Amino acid sequence: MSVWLLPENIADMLPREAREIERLRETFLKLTKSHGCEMVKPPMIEYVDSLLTGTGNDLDLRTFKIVDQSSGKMLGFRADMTPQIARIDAHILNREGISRLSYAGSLLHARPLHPVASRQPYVAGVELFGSTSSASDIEVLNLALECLKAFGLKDIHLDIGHVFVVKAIVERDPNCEKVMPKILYALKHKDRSALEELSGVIEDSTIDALRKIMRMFGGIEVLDEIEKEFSDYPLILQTIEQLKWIADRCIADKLSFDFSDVHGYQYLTGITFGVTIPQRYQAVLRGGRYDSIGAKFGRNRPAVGFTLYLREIAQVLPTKRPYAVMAPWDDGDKALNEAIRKLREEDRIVVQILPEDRIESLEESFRLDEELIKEDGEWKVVRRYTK
Ligand SMILES: N[C@@H](Cc1c[nH]c[nH+]1)C(=O)O
Repeated sequence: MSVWLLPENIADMLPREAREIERLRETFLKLTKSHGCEMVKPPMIEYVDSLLTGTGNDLDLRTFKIVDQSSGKMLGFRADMTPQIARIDAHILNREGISRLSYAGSLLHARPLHPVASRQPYVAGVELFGSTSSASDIEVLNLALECLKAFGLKDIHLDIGHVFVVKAIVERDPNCEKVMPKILYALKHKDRSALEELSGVIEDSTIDALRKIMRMFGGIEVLDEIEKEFSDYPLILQTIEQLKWIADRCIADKLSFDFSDVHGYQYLTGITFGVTIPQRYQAVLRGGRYDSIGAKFGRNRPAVGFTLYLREIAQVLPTKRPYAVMAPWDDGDKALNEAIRKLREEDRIVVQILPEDRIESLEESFRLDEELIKEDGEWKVVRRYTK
């Protein structure tokens, strides 16, 4: 085996990708800071027990685990930052009232999210703790969408779900509890036969109601249809009303609803949302409400948040080479060096050309439209190419 080979689904971030990721990260940090979010940086590695507190099997299977040589305890690499941020809110900050925390960094996945996904996703997100209100849901949801818009994504299609719709149905049938993973599998894959196989285990009326939920997805009109169909389920009516309120205020270009798929990890307990770009397997945005992790950490803190998958976003944005000014190299020319310093101070990129530089290679990375030349004894930036 060649020594420079990397493991499957692990790749370097080369200049184009690294540049795009940094641009997205900067845009994200600036925008979320302006909304009052404070950044935190949890560690890459933690005890598995705390890393997986309140989460489900899905995250467990995705977590790389190793034994800590100094304590003998099991450590895990973070496969998701949301539970870490919940731990920080619950135990380290210990604040009253609301906290808005932002984060950005790499994750490690033992199994990729889909066959061609990187096992080292780069994510950025926000988690808001301390409010159960729909106002906090819409604040977080619209901030996520604003980030996508600021990145340059167009025609953003948001998918909304809510855990309470299925919950209201299965709560009426005590037999559901023991086959919940099967029910969730059937719903997630819209697999009618997997649902029908549960006949005899759960009530036929439950199967019928779940089958309806599986079929009822689409635009905003779905909310009215569900309201009519499930008029004797107070929890569903209340949830739909709340979602209509959110839909009225949501800044997505297109909205759709699907209550059979809970987009994301199993800790979600309320509204769920996601944005998937057509032809991409994986969501570029996932989020929702998760009110129970805090309680499992010993402090009952309601929470809602979102995670952006920056590598997937960078892949769909057009590549833009940055502009750069070409300049000669002359150690002794004070005026030249001063002119270069000034340009760099103005955030311009200036590349001083060394004898070994190849302009064709440089042009793969930069748009070298301008150069610094001496005219009438003064260093000036002029266009390199005349149209
Ligand atoms: N961290 C979750 C999304 C999320 C953030 N907050 C709540 N949910 C994910 O990556 O799927």
